[in-house]
Amino acid sequence: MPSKVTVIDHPLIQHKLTLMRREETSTAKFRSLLIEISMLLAYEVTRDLPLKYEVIKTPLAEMKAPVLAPEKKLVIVSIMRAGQGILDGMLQLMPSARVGHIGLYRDPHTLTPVEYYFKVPHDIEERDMIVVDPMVATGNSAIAAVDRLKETNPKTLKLVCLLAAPEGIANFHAHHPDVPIYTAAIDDCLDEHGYIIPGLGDAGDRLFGTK
Ligand SMILES: O=P(O)(O)OC[C@H]1O[C@H](OP(=O)(O)OP(=O)(O)O)[C@H](O)[C@@H]1O
Ligand SMILES: O=c1cc[nH]c(=O)[nH]1
Repeated sequence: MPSKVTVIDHPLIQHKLTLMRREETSTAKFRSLLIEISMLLAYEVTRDLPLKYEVIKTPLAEMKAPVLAPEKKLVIVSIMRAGQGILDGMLQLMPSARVGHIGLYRDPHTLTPVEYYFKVPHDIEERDMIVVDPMVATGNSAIAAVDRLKETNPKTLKLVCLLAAPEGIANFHAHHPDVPIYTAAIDDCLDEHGYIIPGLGDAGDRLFGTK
């Protein structure tokens, strides 16, 4: 299956992303911008959800009206910690979505992910899955998350991030060529510590004010 990367270059997303990148942006502002961008990302990533038609009554007439077709709600899986920011935004748009969590942190020396938590809803086989993490740097965290999540056999699987490095995209698609990536931007490269350049710094620290 061909690997696919979609850069969602909507002007509102690009403007808000620039505000997030600025080093002087406060934790509160960073948080609210991530929620706003995530709603816009959710709009794009769900564009191909199938619809079916139901007969409803408006105050004036009967009509066949479109509703989402899948029987089971889709599931959004947050790669903690920083995925929580995207999750919060997406849930504002899709309040009935089911939610899974995978806890991963990057060992700062080896840059390999360490799993500390895993919980997803039942019936994953019948659900579309969107995995969210603002940053795909080396791609190792996203690969590890999708490795684990594929064990649950979701109906479909998409990865949504804010920023991706070219190295991370290549690494991810070498492992998971069937999983499309949606991102707001593809940056230049990684630095020697595995940070995205120019990037926005450490997404988790900026989101939670831990530095
Ligand atoms: O593509 P990679 O090289 O794996 O890096 C990306 C990961 O790094 C960040 O998380 P981090 O490990 O800093 O944990 P945190 O979200 O708890 O801060 C980010 O949110 C990704 O999960
Ligand atoms: O630039 C980066 C790379 C990994 N994780 C982050 O939060 N930022």
